[in-house]
Amino acid sequence: MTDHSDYDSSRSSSTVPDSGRSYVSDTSFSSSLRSFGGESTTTTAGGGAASGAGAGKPHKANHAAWEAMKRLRLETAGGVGLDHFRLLRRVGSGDIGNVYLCRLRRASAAEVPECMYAMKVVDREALAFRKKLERAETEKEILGMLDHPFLPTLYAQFDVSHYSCLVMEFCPGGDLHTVRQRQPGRRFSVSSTKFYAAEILLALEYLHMMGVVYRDLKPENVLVRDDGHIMLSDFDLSLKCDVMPRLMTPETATATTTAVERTPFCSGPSCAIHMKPVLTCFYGAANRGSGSEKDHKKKEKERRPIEPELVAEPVSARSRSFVGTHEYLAPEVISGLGHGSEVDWWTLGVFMYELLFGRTPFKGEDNEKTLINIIKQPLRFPRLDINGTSCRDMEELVKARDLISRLLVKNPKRRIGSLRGAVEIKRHEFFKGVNWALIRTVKPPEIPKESQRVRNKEPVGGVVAAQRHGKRERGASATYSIPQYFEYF
Ligand SMILES: Nc1ncnc2c1ncn2[C@@H]1O[C@H](COP(=O)(O)OP(=O)(O)OP(=O)(O)O)[C@@H](O)[C@H]1O
Repeated sequence: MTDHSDYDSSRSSSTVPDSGRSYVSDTSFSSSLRSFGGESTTTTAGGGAASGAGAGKPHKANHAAWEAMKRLRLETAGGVGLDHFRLLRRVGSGDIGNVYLCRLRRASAAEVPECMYAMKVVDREALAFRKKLERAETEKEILGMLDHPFLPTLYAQFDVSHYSCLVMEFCPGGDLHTVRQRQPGRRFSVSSTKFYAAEILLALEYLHMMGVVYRDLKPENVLVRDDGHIMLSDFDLSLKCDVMPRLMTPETATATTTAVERTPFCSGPSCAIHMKPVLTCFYGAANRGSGSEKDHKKKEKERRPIEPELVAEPVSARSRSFVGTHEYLAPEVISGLGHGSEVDWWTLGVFMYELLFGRTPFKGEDNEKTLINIIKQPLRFPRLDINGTSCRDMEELVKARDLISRLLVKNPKRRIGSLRGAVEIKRHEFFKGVNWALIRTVKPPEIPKESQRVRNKEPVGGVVAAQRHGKRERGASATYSIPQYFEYF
């Protein structure tokens, strides 16, 4: 297991979230294009994506965009490069790169449908200077592994001078943060929240099975595809680790958990094993009021499987990096004493809360107060507005609140999902009736309008304001140094 973010988050130096977001500017990339005459200096086939056959990405086998890329690879003997694409406009920018809407040039793919792609361009030189190159490498590695309906497909990757280009699916619907601003009261209905949370849950489940702890869930990172289904994006803060699938039976449930906690999986500064006694102490204090030990044992018993279940969670993953977005940070991330895949279940709770109530649960006047609230403040919900709410909606809201409170348990070991991963969460009453296998056939709450889909007249350099500002309002996700005042945990 390597936690690349440890690389640039030494306790003494701080990485300012918003600094350098314009390192890769439109101008610099466009002028490089000119200086290279639109040609890539090096072209590399894109890892798993460039393996040629649709078999490499079965979920995309019948998609026109995949088909077009497959034909192009055949035509060019795998050498897909920048000169095969026409950049149309910039659709967003983040801490490590700019993302452009692009399409294949007709000349190189005469018989293929006109498909749109998103190209993320990362300036490796600038990132190396900012000690963030490993973040980009992690993202590239993870993208190459993915094949899931709610995660990005990497169609190609190549380098142009000191720029790395990743070609993925284009999501024309913007991000969920922007979509939420358009909803009445700036909040989603319970049924829309259920839809988005269910798709995210499946994406996180898959990532965990692949040994990836996502760590940066927030509406800004959830993009809406042209069919209204979602795509979880942005993997540069993710933690890559090994995963040990195991069969959990009613008898082994407790024993297995203990064994995994003690697995001597990693060593060095990121390892949490030595921290166990301190953790117990910290969580003991943080969870005061959340039920007695007897209640906890009862709940744990209820959570044990009735039949044997396959659990493939990266439970042995441990990192001490302070990464993420303030309002979404889990208590164990703030404490800096070690975190694993349970952080994704915490962020799912914050995500659902924000979608339903229009704000995050622990937001303070500033970042410092937010962090203190996350550690100390008990979870509170806004008062239920019974006027104009149907009985059924009310019932659903109560179930949603129950799930959120189980996700937002400050002690990660007592959090829902900590024992058996996504399976536990899928079984919660809130998701009762969700057909997990056929969720892709469910009609999404909102489908991007035609006008949103392709606005390719705008030249490169035109920025879609709403999409760009989404991340900036709250500050970018980042790795930080741990503030002094949290050392006492
Ligand atoms: N596939 C896509 N389709 C459409 N827009 C996209 C796509 N991927 C990214 N974007 C847009 O580009 C923006 C920046 O992308 P991304 O989050 O991957 O960059 P980043 O540099 O890794 O960001 P961060 O600062 O969070 O690390 C996103 O907020 C989104 O608006």
